[in-house]
Amino acid sequence: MITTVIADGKKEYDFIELLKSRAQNSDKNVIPIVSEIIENVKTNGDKAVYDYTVKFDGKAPEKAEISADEIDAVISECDPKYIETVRKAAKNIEDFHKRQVQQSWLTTKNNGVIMGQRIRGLKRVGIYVPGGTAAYPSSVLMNAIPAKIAGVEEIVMCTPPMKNGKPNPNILAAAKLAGVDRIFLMGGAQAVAAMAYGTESVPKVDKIVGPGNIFVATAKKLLYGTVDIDMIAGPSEILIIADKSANPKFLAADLMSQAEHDKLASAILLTDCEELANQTVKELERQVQTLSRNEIINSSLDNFGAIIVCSDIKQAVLFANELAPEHLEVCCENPMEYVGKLDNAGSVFLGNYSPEPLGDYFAGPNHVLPTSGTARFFSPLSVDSFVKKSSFICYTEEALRNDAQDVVRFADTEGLTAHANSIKVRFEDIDFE
Ligand SMILES: NC(=O)c1ccc[n+]([C@@H]2O[C@H](COP(=O)([O-])OP(=O)(O)OC[C@H]3O[C@@H](n4cnc5c(N)ncnc54)[C@H](O)[C@@H]3O)[C@@H](O)[C@H]2O)c1
Ligand SMILES: N[C@H](CO)Cc1c[nH]c[nH+]1
Ligand SMILES: [Zn+2]
Repeated sequence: MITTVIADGKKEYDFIELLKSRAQNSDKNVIPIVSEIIENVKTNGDKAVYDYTVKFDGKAPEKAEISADEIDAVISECDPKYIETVRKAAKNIEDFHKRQVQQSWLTTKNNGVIMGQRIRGLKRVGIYVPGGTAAYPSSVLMNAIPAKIAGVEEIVMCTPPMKNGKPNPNILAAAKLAGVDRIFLMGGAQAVAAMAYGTESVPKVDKIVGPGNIFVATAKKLLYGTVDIDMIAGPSEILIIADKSANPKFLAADLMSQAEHDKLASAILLTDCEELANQTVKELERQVQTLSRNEIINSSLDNFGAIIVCSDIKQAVLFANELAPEHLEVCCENPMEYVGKLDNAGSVFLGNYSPEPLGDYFAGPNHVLPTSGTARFFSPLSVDSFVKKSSFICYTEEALRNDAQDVVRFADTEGLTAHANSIKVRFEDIDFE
């Protein structure tokens, strides 16, 4: 079961190293496998993808792309109540992400110079939607809705088939509702490679976004440069900071909610209350038996789970900032007190009634978040992830004349005489220094 330790500085930092190495070590092991898949898809296109689908997913559809008619037929199998829930979630996600939209702008300075920035959606984006150990229709919404709001022209989606070679109806329903344009039934590194290079059937995209297992994450990393990517959103993580006001039943449930994703997922509780730590262990042991994915949960908690008793909540905050977790719950008496002090986390959940799964499905913020400590420099998936910007400059002759000497001096200092010349030829009457 989960390790419980008293914080002594060294133990917590050893734990950070363990979590970092969990990503790095598994990365190292899969790089040769993923590289081979990428090369094969680059050379053999659809045929290679088909073979890998048979190998890893069991059964492959004859045609990887799902037609509009097929989509409608499959969606008709969905529970109408589920469709209603998807609609409500989509509305919350849309409301949240619309607030992220940045406007193009231009400004005219006193001297008549015009400058500005144009923001527009990317042309074609590829969305990866996990579907291996569990299918995630919620990830369809989290990827496609911000892309749509950003004005992406074409959204292509790849998701693995179910064991019977068929698409998951709930994923298709979410895709249709969120405005995905084309859907391909393929998963893993082969799907990422197909979108990066293009195949006979899959169009080449400009950017690939979305979470996935270690094969997907490694493929994205290796193909960065051939296409843009969002971030490395790998195995899920939860870190909870709790004081004695927290409820051990809630804490255990929330820890297991992320452990459930993957044997490589991590779940950590930091508390200043030893009694709460012990009660949470008991709750974990009791609740895990009632959960269907208990084998995955136990494995994840055994290897990457911990309860650490800190001297105070300040020490817990320092540790959290060092670890930079994907999800951070603050189950303390005054959670708002800590908002300004939590510098590194993908998404922060405040108070006893903001459990992490609320964010996974429904509240509105994105659930595609940086993992493995990369929340130090990556941000959650957002509308920004789907736009590109270009700036523009328009000077008058008079304005350029005023700045000419400074530009020439800069160019001369860099030894770039052709740069200086481009200014000089416009003002032959100026005697440049
Ligand atoms: N960070 C986030 O925002 C976020 C969100 C949702 C899910 N996740 C994570 O996404 C992951 C989903 O993983 P999953 O496995 O369920 O689905 P997945 O779709 O990512 O992976 C399934 C695919 O992996 C490939 N694969 C499986 N075994 C392989 C092997 N031995 N060699 C090569 N390829 C192989 C297959 O092609 C298969 O289609 C989990 O780790 C979960 O924690 C993260
Ligand atoms: N918690 C995952 C991100 O780590 C997202 C997710 C999808 N479905 C359920 N949860
Ligand atoms: Zn989740």
